[in-house]
Amino acid sequence: MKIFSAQQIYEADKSTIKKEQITSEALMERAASQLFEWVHSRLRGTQVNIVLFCGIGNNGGDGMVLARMLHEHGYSTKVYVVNYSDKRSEDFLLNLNRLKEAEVWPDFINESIEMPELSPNDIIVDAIFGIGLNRPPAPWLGKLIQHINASQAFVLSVDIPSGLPMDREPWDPSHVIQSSYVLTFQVPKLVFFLPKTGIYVNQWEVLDIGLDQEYLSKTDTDFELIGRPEVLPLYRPRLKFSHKGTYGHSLIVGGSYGKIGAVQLASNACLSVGSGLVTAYVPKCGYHSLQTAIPEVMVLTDSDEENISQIELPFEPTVIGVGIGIGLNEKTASAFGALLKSVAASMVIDADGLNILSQNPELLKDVPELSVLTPHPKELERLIGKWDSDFEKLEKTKAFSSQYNVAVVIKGAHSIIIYKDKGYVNTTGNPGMATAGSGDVLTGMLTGLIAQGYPPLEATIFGVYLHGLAGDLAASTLGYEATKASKIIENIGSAYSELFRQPEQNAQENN
Ligand SMILES: NC(=O)C1=CN([C@@H]2O[C@H](COP(=O)(O)OP(=O)(O)OC[C@H]3O[C@@H](n4cnc5c(N)ncnc54)[C@H](O)[C@@H]3O)[C@@H](O)[C@H]2O)[C@@H](O)CC1
Ligand SMILES: [K+]
Repeated sequence: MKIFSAQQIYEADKSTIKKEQITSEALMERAASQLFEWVHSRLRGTQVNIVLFCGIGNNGGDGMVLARMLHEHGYSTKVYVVNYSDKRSEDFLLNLNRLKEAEVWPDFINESIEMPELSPNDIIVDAIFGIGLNRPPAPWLGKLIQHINASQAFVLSVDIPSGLPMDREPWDPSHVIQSSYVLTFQVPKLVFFLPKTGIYVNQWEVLDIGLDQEYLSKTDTDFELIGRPEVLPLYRPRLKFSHKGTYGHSLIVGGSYGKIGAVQLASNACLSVGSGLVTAYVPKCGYHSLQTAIPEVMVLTDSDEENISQIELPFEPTVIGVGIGIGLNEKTASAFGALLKSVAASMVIDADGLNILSQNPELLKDVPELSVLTPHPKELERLIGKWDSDFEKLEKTKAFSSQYNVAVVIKGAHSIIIYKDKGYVNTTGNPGMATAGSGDVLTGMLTGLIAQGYPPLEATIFGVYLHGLAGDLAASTLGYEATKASKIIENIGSAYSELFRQPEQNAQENN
């Protein structure tokens, strides 16, 4: 699913209005009826207090229409107009009048008014600001937002949590609505998925308000949300008349004394995702444990007992996964540098492989094109330098990716894959996967997918999604705390099956 910018959403609105020859207030009515249907189908007339805070722009206009519809269906509503400007939008004004005609009299809140009383049992509708927020909310608005956040009530945000800008981090982190649920119009918003801005969104759902499909499908976006519909077409079925050679020979290079387990996890994941053959290259000390733990994996050893010191390969691997548990020993760094020079195949580079690159940036030019780098935030910072915001981080990673023609997986709650100018935001995974070795599993999976002939970028999108899905399946029986890396591997097979499971009817995609 494409992730559009605010500008593009306004364009889509305009194009819909023009093509369908409808008025903007008819589009607002359509959007708000979707909101109403959502609320009504859940509450079914239950008598709870619904408190609506509406701004004076079109987000507030949506709130006004919703208030009218709720009132007409017998719900108990209290409407506040948050009067932060006298530049009221036309559609807001129109719907304010319609609300009054329906004999609902809103209270106006401004700087000099006391904060309204709220109860934890209320349902609060947050329609103060939408995607039009373009400067810091005034201090009194900030206070109102803090007051709403402190109420412990369920907060339903219209389109986006009020106070959250679309293209930057908030000016003051406490001046943003903490939403229980966001009903967002037509398309998901990038800020729902970034670490510093996604924290305001507990759950979200897209409401289809029928914006111009032609515009939406023709327009390129900088980001895409990766769910099952995006991943399924990437799947490469196994052929009946195939053999292990069809699915590639992966090489996993890594490990040092005390860190052989990382190679074990990566090799096992690589096999479990479907690589035809897997060879692990480790220091001598890893030989017995690896041979014992995974009989399917072949093992080559370095001449050094504890560290990798010189990589000599008696075969040509299809792809190399390198860096896990490798350490920062000088001999290892030069062996890694020599490996980069001698191999043309794509690589998946992780952990200390990445740290060696940041310590020796001259090696970056030798990284084979279309390789995949999988840094966690600290490793990324060492590669691209510090960033001021999540947005700058994305821009810097895009520049890095273009410069070296590599895909970069920014690992996190929503891992984002950057390739050149485009970002792919993953939707699977859970906090249980924040555990030792989970990155080693990802490295093995990506390596194993490339081995099978998935082009590296597709392997990365597919693999990051499948890794998260395997983690979700593991957590569904074990819970977050007991989910560990080896359990993610055990669920790779079920994750493949899950991909092909028929979705339940009307299933909604939530975060
Ligand atoms: N036709 C459309 O454009 C549709 C728009 N819809 C709603 O319209 C929203 C966008 O509406 P608007 O563009 O009116 O913007 P908002 O309702 O988000 O904000 C209202 C206005 O406040 C001003 N403003 C921004 N930051 C401010 C600040 N810190 N303090 C004071 N004033 C500030 C801006 O001039 C902005 O236009 C969407 O989020 C969505 O809820 C929906 O009704 C669907 C259709
Ligand atoms: K809002």
